[in-house]
Amino acid sequence: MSSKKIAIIPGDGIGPEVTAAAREILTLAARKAGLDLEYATCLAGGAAIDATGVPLPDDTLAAAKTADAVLLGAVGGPKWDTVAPDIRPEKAILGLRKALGLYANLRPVKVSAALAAYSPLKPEIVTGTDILIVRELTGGIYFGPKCESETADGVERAWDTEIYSVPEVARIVRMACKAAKGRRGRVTSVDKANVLASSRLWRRVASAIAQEEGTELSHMYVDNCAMQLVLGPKTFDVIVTGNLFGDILSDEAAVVAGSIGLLPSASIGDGPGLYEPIHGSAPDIAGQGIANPVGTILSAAMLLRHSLRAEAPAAAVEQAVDAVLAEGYRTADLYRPGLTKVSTEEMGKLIIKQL
Ligand SMILES: NC(=O)C1=CN([C@@H]2O[C@H](COP(=O)(O)OP(=O)(O)OC[C@H]3O[C@@H](n4cnc5c(N)ncnc54)[C@H](O)[C@@H]3O)[C@@H](O)[C@H]2O)C=CC1
Ligand SMILES: CC(C)CC(=O)C(=O)O
Ligand SMILES: [Mg+2]
Repeated sequence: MSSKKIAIIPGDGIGPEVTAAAREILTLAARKAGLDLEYATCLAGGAAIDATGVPLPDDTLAAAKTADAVLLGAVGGPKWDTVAPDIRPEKAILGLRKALGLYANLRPVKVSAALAAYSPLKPEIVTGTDILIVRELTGGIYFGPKCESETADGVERAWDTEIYSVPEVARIVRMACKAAKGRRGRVTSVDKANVLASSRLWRRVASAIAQEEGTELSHMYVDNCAMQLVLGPKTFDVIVTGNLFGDILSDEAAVVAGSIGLLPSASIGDGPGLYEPIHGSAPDIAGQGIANPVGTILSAAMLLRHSLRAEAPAAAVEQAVDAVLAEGYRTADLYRPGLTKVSTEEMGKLIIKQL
């Protein structure tokens, strides 16, 4: 059996609950593929601030850099909302993304037949939705120069800056085009080129790269995209967009699928990949054992596929999730009378049994 190193970062809020469920499934699925996983459990976010004073301790970063892959829950919460901006828990995520060169965030949104009725949209609108959101992850306004507070013309103000360079746009659009080739072949590039200079550069570079790749590309303004995702989610194949727009549109698309608790993500780039659900630490439900672990479990499946090159176990995990949902088991976020309500832990065990 060959051995792989996984850095596991539970984080805050529901993070420890959902990563515990996913870890068991990851271990079992990997073993079936002849892989023995060696875990290093690391602190990040609010838990790290409490223990060490900083959100991303050096030993966490070192463990992530030397791992074959990283599995993360979520960070943040009201307890740390008043800490200095440069040590906020969310800095841990941004720091990991930057330090590991994770410039691409893949967020698949699929609506399984079993869950079409759970979308707030009509089943006929959502059934068959299969979107891959490719979000740029290490540039844009999250990483541009910023000012927390200054005085200008006698009033206090703050500012952030959106910057995109040609190579940053080229590599993410190229990745989206390559991903589209294994799918329905269509890429929608989302921007705000009617207002933003950075978006006009984005649009120009996206067109050139799509032409080089021979990929069908269309452009859409982000405000229209927000509307079209609700009106006709089935019309999208691959969406490629910047950091801020991708963050917002993927939470919107998550609701199309029924619950934000269902959706996984893979952050990939130059080094080890990082896998995390798209949701946050959900402080409102933390510690109650009711969080939906499926987004993290499907993130573990993406880890198997992208970082460990173990396609069969990745697909087995996805099928096990579908089967358990089809049998009517639901965590509280998706529960309706007539179905079987289960806890986070029970959902994990059911998926293990199915595997
Ligand atoms: N990657 C990360 O670590 C992220 C961290 N955050 C942080 O998380 C904290 C809370 O942020 P919010 O804006 O409230 O977003 P959130 O995603 O944590 O929660 C939004 C809503 O969705 C629900 N929800 C989220 N995940 C769920 C799950 N697995 N099962 C069932 N329900 C779920 C929550 O209960 C809440 O009602 C903040 O400190 C924020 O900065 C937010 C997004 C990403
Ligand atoms: C830094 C994170 C809190 C941003 C976010 O919401 C996300 O990546 O989904
Ligand atoms: Mg987000």
